[in-house]
Amino acid sequence: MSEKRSGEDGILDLIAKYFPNRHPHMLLGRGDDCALMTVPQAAALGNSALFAVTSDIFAENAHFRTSYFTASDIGHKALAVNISDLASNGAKPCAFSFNLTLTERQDHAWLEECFQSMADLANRYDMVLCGGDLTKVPLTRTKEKTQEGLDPLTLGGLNIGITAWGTYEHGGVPLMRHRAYAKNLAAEKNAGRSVQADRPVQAGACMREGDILFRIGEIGLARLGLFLLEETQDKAKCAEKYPHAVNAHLRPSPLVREGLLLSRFAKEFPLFVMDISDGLMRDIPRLLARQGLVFADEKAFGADIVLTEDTLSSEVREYCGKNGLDPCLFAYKGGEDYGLAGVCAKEGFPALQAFCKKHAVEHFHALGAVTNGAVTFNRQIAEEAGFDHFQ
Ligand SMILES: Nc1ncnc2c1ncn2[C@@H]1O[C@H](COP(=O)(O)OP(=O)(O)OP(=O)(O)O)[C@@H](O)[C@H]1O
Ligand SMILES: Cc1ncc(C[n+]2csc(CCOP(=O)(O)O)c2C)c(N)n1
Ligand SMILES: [Mg+2]
Repeated sequence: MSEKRSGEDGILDLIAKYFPNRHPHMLLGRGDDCALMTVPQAAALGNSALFAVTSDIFAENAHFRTSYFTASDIGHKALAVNISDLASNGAKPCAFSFNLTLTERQDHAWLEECFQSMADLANRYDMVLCGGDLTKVPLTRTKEKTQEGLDPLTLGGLNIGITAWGTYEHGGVPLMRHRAYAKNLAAEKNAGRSVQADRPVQAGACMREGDILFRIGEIGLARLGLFLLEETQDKAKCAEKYPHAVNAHLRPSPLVREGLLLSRFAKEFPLFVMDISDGLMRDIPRLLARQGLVFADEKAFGADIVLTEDTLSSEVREYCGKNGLDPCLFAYKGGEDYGLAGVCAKEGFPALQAFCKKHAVEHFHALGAVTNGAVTFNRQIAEEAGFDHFQ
């Protein structure tokens, strides 16, 4: 890598400098929604010997505020964002561990409420809690209110770090963001490592110009929820007029069923899929990157993205209409949508549309075609890069 990248990418580059991203038991390493691990001598078991692994942090004042998230909302969303990464890999959620950094503000009743909703979500997917760690940190105290006018005691604080595991159903294939997997297999083989290339995964598949981008799920709703809640700090008041937006922000529903369906479809036509966590504006270029960490030298694909108002939720349209905002741009920036974005070969796209219709997949929409140029949005080249914690 010649140039130092900034923001989150720069930190990931530094991690790559110190930690190798290959191992005989790792079929797909860092750089995707999940890593794919396998157990030794398990080739005969095929995909059932694969595990998807993913981690996400959920931190106070970066991801949520206790002023408008209840303990129940926090427990739900901390796990939901992890399950979303499994869903985007076509994996069936299986287990999780969670590391909890508490402050003096979470009492016994608070913990009960948080654990109840996390357990409800875990039970929905038959996930077992297989470990974790607990600690408590003192709150950072300031003399004055924060810039946003918040209580001086709210700085620092509560943090939930979750790692989740998923497995692959019989006949389902892991859904990757890009052709990294195929290339990693080739690289491992060239390096003389033992890899099981005969597995029914998407080895050899690669994205091409003319392939079709699609999304599943609402976009922009969670961002609207964030805007409203940040402005008023009042959940009940926001929910009166914008109930779906508030719910999308506080209690997202990971698209597990949809991910499993896509993983079945991918047996016929290769698909490249990721979850939309930072918003389409940020995440589409990631989906189109010809692999981040291992083969960073390759030029990314582009795409001509077209979003039309009729595919957006009425709450986003109403809010943007009232506030003089372009609803399509608002939804394209999004953030914390936790829908799925994918790429399908052009010749497979009609079959994908029919498949999603047959299985009553809601909010399935084509987004445009993959190109060898830049990423354009409604005919314009994006001026911003989208959400990044570090920029
Ligand atoms: N501290 C870290 N150590 C090792 N790998 C990391 C670390 N942070 C991120 N990564 C890896 O970098 C890749 C990109 O991270 P990122 O958080 O953007 O992915 P993600 O989990 O899909 O994002 P999101 O949480 O928004 O869904 C992932 O493969 C992730 O495992
Ligand atoms: C207080 C507060 N400030 C900002 C945001 C917005 N935000 C936080 S994380 C994220 C993207 C996904 O996270 P990650 O990339 O960590 O998975 C976005 C859009 C928020 N929710 N709350
Ligand atoms: Mg993800």
